[in-house]
Amino acid sequence: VDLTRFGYANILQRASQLKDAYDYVIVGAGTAGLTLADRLTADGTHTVLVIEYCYPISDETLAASDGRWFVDPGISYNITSPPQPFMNSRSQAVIIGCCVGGSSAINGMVFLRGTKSEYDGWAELGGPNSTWNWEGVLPYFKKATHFNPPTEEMTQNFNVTWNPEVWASNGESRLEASFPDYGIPANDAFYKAAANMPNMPIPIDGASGKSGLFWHPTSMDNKKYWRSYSRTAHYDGIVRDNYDVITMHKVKQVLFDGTTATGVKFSVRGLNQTLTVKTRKEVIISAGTIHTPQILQNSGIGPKALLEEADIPVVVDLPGVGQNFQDHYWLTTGYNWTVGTGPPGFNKTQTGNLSTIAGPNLGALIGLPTYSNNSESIASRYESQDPAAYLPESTHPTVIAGYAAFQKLHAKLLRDVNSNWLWLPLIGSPGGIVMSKHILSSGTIKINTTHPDSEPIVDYRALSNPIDLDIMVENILYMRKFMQSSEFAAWKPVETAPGIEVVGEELREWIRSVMWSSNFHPIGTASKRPVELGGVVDEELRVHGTSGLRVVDASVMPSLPGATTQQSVYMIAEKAVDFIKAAQ
Ligand SMILES: Cc1cc2nc3c(=O)[nH]c(=O)nc-3n(C[C@H](O)[C@H](O)[C@H](O)COP(=O)(O)OP(=O)(O)OC[C@H]3O[C@@H](n4cnc5c(N)ncnc54)[C@H](O)[C@@H]3O)c2cc1C
Repeated sequence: VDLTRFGYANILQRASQLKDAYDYVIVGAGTAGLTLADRLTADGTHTVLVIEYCYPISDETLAASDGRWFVDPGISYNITSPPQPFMNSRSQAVIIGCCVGGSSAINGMVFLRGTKSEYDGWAELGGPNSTWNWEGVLPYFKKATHFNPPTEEMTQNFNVTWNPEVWASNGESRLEASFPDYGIPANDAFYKAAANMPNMPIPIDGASGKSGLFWHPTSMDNKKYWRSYSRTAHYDGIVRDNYDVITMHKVKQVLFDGTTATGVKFSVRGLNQTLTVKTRKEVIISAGTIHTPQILQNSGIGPKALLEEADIPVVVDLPGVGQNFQDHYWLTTGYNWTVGTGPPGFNKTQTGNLSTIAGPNLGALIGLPTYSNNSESIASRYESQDPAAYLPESTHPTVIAGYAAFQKLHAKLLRDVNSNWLWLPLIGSPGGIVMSKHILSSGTIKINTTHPDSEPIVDYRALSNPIDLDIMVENILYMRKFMQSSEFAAWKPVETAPGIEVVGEELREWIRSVMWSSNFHPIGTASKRPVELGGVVDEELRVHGTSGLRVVDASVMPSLPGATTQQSVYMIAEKAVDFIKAAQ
């Protein structure tokens, strides 16, 4: 393993090494945090400090993992949700990255965007002047990534197509998005089977905001076949006097003069002494969907009743902080071939190396009307719900109003063929994962009011809206239809989990007993919406009711993109940079 890949830029470990004040103090050296820090220090005019709770990945971990699969168990947090009543009281492990690079350091590297309808939905929830529609986010998706097209062999043998207009291949970013140079030959049959499903759209490139069956890149450096993530793209090899990162320190709260952020209070990880650092311009919280609401609540920004219960003086009563929590639901269906070993593979010699495959690069991401005859009945049942019916009892009226707007949007998306409700990743083996890409149940993240400094209470409230269960049923029924494709007939696939005879209430019970409420894509707890819709940040990601304070990470997404989330986080950070610079 080539260890010179990491540049060992200046990581500080003692508060005494810090300057008294920085122009920007960023909380969290994760996906968004490092992207911001790099961009804000590039022209040398402003100073940035990033404070990170965790540590940089070590040489040993790197060497043991071939530069891609970081296996050190210490690099994720250890949080578990409360038992989920609609998942047969099972708890969910809350897996998020704990290292320099945050979740981008441990993710599956799948590199997807949502559709045009979905980002247009973000704008709709934001109000008439919102710039977060597809046209307003596309330039930042492009800016965030350096795209490497597939090899000629891949394009010829596997129908890999792409649209150069929605990617940038110039030098603006070191975040690499690439295809492997080797395909899984058996995927040829899976591609054909999916392409032959009724109504299946096949866009040239899903990254142009389209649903359907398509190939997509992974966040991988295709020269070294190493993970490309916020650390390699926005930290390694950068040595600038104005860019400091301090690791192993925990931010406890934002400091205010009235409602203006003036700095942060932090401490050495595991110790209780108080350290402070001042900001001249802004504090930017990029601690991720789980910890951003915790830091806001501990700083006196959140639902008044919760803060009072924890004896925290209220700076701004902001009921939406920690509400609107969403993640993707998924489960695995089991299938066996009963004749032979399955599709024999592509009829040409492959020259690539199997180890160059970083993750699934092929899948169907499709709208409910594409895969179910029940989309209209599901949409009309959903839109006729009382918006408060499935929210927690004492939900604030503004948060209910926000859910009503979300409900209206999602009733529309349920009827839209260009909104991804199902993801079927295709990896050359039968059955496998089905994932719901939009979730209608609304979870919460709250500080533990007796121990506000310990991990927050992460409650998915999974399946609390019964429509989510109806949709998962449709997902499984579609997998069954897919596996009946004539492409697979010769190998006689048989469903082993749950088993083809499991239908109706028995199937719903199976879902409750096996489903996971997190695919590690948490979003929404500091949602970008107007304050009267339970929003936490405004259109430029400034925390409502404050000045000098922004949130920039996955928590600002008002609703899930029908995609994995990392690419949207990079886009959000790139777009935020322009807002921050405009305010300078
Ligand atoms: C296991 C896993 C697999 C995934 N797979 C994929 C995938 O294949 N494709 C995809 O697109 N997405 C995937 N994701 C999701 C994607 O990686 C995340 O959506 C994205 O990285 C989140 O970025 P963020 O900036 O919001 O938070 P993070 O990147 O998690 O950054 C938050 C940072 O803040 C730090 N922090 C938190 N609290 C404090 C505090 N009090 N003081 C100081 N620092 C603090 C954390 O340690 C962390 O470094 C996956 C995620 C995980 C965990």
